[in-house]
Amino acid sequence: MAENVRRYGIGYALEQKKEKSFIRISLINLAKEKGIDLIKIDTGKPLIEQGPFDCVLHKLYGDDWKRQLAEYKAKNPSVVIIDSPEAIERLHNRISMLQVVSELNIAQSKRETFGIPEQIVFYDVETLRDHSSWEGLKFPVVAKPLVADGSAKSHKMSLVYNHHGLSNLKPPIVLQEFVNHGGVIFKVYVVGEYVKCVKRKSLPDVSEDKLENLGGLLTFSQISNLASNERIDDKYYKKMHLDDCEMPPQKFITDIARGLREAMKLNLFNFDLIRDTRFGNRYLVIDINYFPGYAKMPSYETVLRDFFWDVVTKREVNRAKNSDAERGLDLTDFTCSGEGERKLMENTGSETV
Ligand SMILES: O=P(O)(O)O[C@@H]1[C@@H](OP(=O)(O)O)[C@H](OP(=O)(O)O)[C@H](O)[C@H](OP(=O)(O)O)[C@H]1OP(=O)(O)O
Ligand SMILES: Nc1ncnc2c1ncn2[C@@H]1O[C@H](COP(=O)(O)OP(=O)(O)O)[C@@H](O)[C@H]1O
Ligand SMILES: [Mg+2]
Ligand SMILES: [Mg+2]
Repeated sequence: MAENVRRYGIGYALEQKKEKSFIRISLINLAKEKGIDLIKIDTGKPLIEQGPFDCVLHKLYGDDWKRQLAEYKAKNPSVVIIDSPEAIERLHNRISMLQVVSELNIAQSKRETFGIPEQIVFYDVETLRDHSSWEGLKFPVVAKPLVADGSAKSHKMSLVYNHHGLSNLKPPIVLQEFVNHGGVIFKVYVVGEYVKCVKRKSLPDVSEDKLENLGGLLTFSQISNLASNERIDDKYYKKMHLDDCEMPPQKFITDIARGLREAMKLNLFNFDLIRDTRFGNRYLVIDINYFPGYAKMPSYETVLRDFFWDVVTKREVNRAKNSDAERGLDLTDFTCSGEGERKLMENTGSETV
């Protein structure tokens, strides 16, 4: 009987802009067909008074929101919070964000290798002005605000050609070696187990001989989101031919994505990857974003619908396991498959679904 079919509720708490781009009617309807209701959380009211939810999906920050999630989890221990604020916070700092890449324990193949660009963080103007502190730095560099909190300011970057450009920068700032990469970045979207790599345009290469004649710096913001006919600067920008650019091998990408997912305990993120033109098979992770613009990913609705299904049904299995365990039954034959085993984390319970 239709009325007896179990329905699942996923509460979402997103900024208005995010809600508009992500919670599309096509996604709502596809989830609904599968028995999953996407329910808007009223952030004007206490979370604890809302629901019940099988899962809470969120991209909101601040101590009050963190406290509300913890309170909700304490009262509803079986709810799945996607993802834990503590795990997300690592991505709000451009140093801790990339540290995780260096710590990945993946057997690197002989063909393709990966890492991060050289970078130095400056916390104050005095150190930035002190020539000895950036002596080893090779220009050009990309100056990135240390904080990556989603504000417009946190996306404001500068391509700095020489030391004259440094005087305009405001710490705390990360100076990262600019690596020529053929003007194309690879954006790797991760949704739980699912991994999808797409190509986007990026900054054009900078040649050594031109470096001398260029001004101090060039500022830009969210270059990969510019429409293909937009130009950051007519003088430097050439139209990129994304179709001509070869994709990195899928297995290589998937291995990095899975490694990052495990290490960060996050389910929803993407990372920006560039291919160093000096080597051709050397890749660098330059940015990791929590809950990115999935609506730009092909077939995002089905991918997300399937992910939601995995989350809520594995939660069902887990709940059954827990209540059977409470009754003292033997559960050895009733387990989720490998990846499906959820590892409960401390506090608000970040889970690898
Ligand atoms: O808005 P969109 O769809 O361009 O998505 C942004 C992402 O674009 P991408 O999917 O990587 O092309 C964007 O990625 P980039 O940092 O531009 O690489 C961020 O994830 C951004 O979130 P935040 O401002 O850092 O909190 C994302 O913004 P929010 O949608 O979370 O506001
Ligand atoms: N080390 C780098 N070398 C070359 N290009 C870079 C480097 N870092 C960033 N970029 C370019 O600048 C863009 C924005 O930098 P990113 O770190 O991704 O910031 P955001 O969080 O605003 O997306 C990238 O998409 C890429 O085009
Ligand atoms: Mg980026
Ligand atoms: Mg980013």
